[in-house]
Amino acid sequence: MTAAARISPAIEADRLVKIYKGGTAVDGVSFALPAGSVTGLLGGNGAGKTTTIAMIMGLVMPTSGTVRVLGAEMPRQRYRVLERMNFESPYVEMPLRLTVRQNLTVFGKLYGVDGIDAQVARLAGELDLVALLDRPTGKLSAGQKTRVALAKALINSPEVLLLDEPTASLDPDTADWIRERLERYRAERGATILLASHNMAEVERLCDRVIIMKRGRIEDDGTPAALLARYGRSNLEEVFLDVARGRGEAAEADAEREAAQ
Ligand SMILES: Nc1ncnc2c1ncn2[C@@H]1O[C@H](COP(=O)(O)OP(=O)(O)OP(=O)(O)O)[C@@H](O)[C@H]1O
Repeated sequence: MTAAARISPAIEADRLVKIYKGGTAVDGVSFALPAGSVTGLLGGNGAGKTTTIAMIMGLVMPTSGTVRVLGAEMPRQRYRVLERMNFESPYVEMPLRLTVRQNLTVFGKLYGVDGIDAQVARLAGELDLVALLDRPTGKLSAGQKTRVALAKALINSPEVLLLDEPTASLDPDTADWIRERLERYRAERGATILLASHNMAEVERLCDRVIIMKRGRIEDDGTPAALLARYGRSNLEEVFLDVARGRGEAAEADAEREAAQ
């Protein structure tokens, strides 16, 4: 690997815009995520998180701006990097009639995984899916489907992992265990993770950096500690409410005043 490749960001969005017929979903978003970092993407319903992730994956074409993953411009150059990235979203259904094993095997083939059977068996063991492997995916509970979706996301041991609400519909115990699994994956693989979540405790636990979106724009961006300090809050839930209710500008003005003193 060249020095340039090592220092270039794993994910880079530059003035990314997506306009749908109904309006602007993403309105000029820029960020650069270093390799090995874990970033939380926060924002209220409709803020543009899923659309941003879909553009990073190359599933949605930006109206303007660019997004690069591991140096490849998405979606134009996606075939250069698709085998090195993966994603999980509760909104993407797998073929429901296929068994869990069949689904994971199909995705393993799509992502060019070697030794698929062994990889499926390993992930099933780690994600408590052994008893579900030969059941049709459509007959699983929401929480079980979420675990299968995570196994799908990890099938190719991706360097870049995009997660859209990875613990949605999980009970607190299972959600906690999935977070532990993600922490271990990050440590073992050195993966770059971007995680959209409405669970602030999850974001505080997993993320080095938090990007808060509002109406398609980045409203704030910083480490969890820096955000807590900026808003004078003790947890991210309160920061989120401040931003959602428009107290972000006041905090910004305070920070600017403090910096000027
Ligand atoms: N395929 C689409 N066609 C038209 N509009 C869309 C489409 N997908 C999303 N939108 C709109 O774009 C905006 C941003 O949606 P998006 O799903 O990115 O938000 P989000 O932050 O992920 O929200 P949530 O927290 O509810 O999942 C919303 O106003 C939504 O209605």
